[in-house]
Amino acid sequence: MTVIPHLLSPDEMAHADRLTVESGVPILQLMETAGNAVATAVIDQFGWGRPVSVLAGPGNNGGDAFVAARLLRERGCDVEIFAGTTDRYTGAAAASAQAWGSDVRLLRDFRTGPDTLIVDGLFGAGLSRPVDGEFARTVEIANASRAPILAIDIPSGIDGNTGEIRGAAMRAALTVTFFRPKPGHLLLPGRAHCGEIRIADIGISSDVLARIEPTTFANEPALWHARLLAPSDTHHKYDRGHTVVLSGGASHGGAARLSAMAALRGGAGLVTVASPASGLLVNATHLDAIMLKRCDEEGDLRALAEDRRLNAYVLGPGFGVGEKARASAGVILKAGRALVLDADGLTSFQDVQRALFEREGAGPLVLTPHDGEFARLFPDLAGLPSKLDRARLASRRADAIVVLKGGDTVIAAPDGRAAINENGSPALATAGTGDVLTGLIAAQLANGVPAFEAACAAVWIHACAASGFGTGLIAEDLPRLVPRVLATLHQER
Ligand SMILES: NC(=O)C1=CN([C@@H]2O[C@H](COP(=O)(O)OP(=O)(O)OC[C@H]3O[C@@H](n4cnc5c(N)ncnc54)[C@H](O)[C@@H]3O)[C@@H](O)[C@H]2O)[C@H](O)CC1
Ligand SMILES: [K+]
Repeated sequence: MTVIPHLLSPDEMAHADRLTVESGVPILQLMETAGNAVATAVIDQFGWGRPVSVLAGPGNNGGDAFVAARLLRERGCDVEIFAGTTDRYTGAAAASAQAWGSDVRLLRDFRTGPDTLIVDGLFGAGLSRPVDGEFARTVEIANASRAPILAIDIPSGIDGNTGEIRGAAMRAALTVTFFRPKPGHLLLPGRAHCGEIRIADIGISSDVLARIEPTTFANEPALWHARLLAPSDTHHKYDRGHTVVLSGGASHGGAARLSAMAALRGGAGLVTVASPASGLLVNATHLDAIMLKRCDEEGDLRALAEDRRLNAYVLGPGFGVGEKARASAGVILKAGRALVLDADGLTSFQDVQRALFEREGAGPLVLTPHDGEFARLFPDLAGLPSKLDRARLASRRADAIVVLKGGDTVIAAPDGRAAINENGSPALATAGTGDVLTGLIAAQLANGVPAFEAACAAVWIHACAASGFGTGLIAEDLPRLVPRVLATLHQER
């Protein structure tokens, strides 16, 4: 059975917690199971040999820390626990603190060295303001010690909703979280502070998800795999759809060619580059399996857009900024065709966003901005602290799928769904990889995959193709790495 890769906001996690308690599981049992998962991870990962310093904050994350400390001591570890000067535990955390039953040292006395293992139970889902004072000092000492840090639930100081650092944040080697990951585990910089992430089952039934109805997901194949067009013996190329990429002039066709090649390798049955007369010769020299069509006037494009055999269009890479791009996008959208708008195509609407957002025609639209392009199109949203909010609000406003790119690309749909990509590769930080992504999205659209799933699949495939590479991988290399990724995906069906 496919497990949907849900992510839960801290509020949704608290809801899951409440529903579980209402169903008869005591909160103390949840805390005991959480603390046990932490103690088990300490021993699995780091063995018995190291002294363990457990840091307990004022809430239930601290409660988990007390349970873990007690269970580690019972299993023969050398454990000390440190807590704040003013901490007054309540509820399950008070019971767990009491069950520890030994000395509690003060955080202000916390010192450590690289041979210790630090268990970070300062703050979890309840972080409500920036970490400061003695807590910030504790974080700084822990990070500077070079001792490995195991974070309970999330590294203290990372916001579970946004992945932001609030004040100061632990840099963990391992994070043990409960039931489902949170957006802050996948969004940067949070992701970089988590180290390896383990998800522990603490006895919350997945049945609660039907009540919570989460709309945020990790961008994993389970989210879209079933929607992909599977290879079939009976398919001919027309069943796989036809992608059209609009090219710039003679010296600006490279980006469109990268996109076109990615569309073909990404599984479109046919791909055409629509080129102005000035670009025909250069494009013809570089293209073989990809067809070429002259497209100078708006009338040429209208004829293309009205041809129902052509399924998905790419406009933007190397196209040039201005009226021609706006008019071309208008023609494609008015004809109800699927469009991926990128680069110059996005920038062309920077002073006339409404012309794009309040468009005629109901064809699917996918916008693929990086942060700079996003700020030009959505200046009032660009400063919002949450990348999920930025992408979601923009998607709703534009009534389009928004792919907000970066090391933690977020894909958002107007119906509120959003996916955070988690297989991003630093190898993609090089010129032209965005053009390749537009082609991969258009290939999925041409295959008939719904726009949100098409964008999610393409983002994942793009990153997977680059995995294992570092600097030196260039955009031209990427399309030929895609078929292997597709083969693996289809084998897993
Ligand atoms: N959700 C579950 O099923 C379970 C979660 N567990 C663990 O509980 C924490 C969440 O607990 P909560 O008490 O809500 O939050 P915290 O422990 O993170 O801390 C809240 C506490 O801290 C104060 N506070 C917040 N920010 C600051 C700050 N910057 N400086 C000082 N003080 C701050 C706030 O006022 C509260 O008093 C979850 O992460 C899990 O680890 C359960 O153990 C099991 C079930
Ligand atoms: K923590």
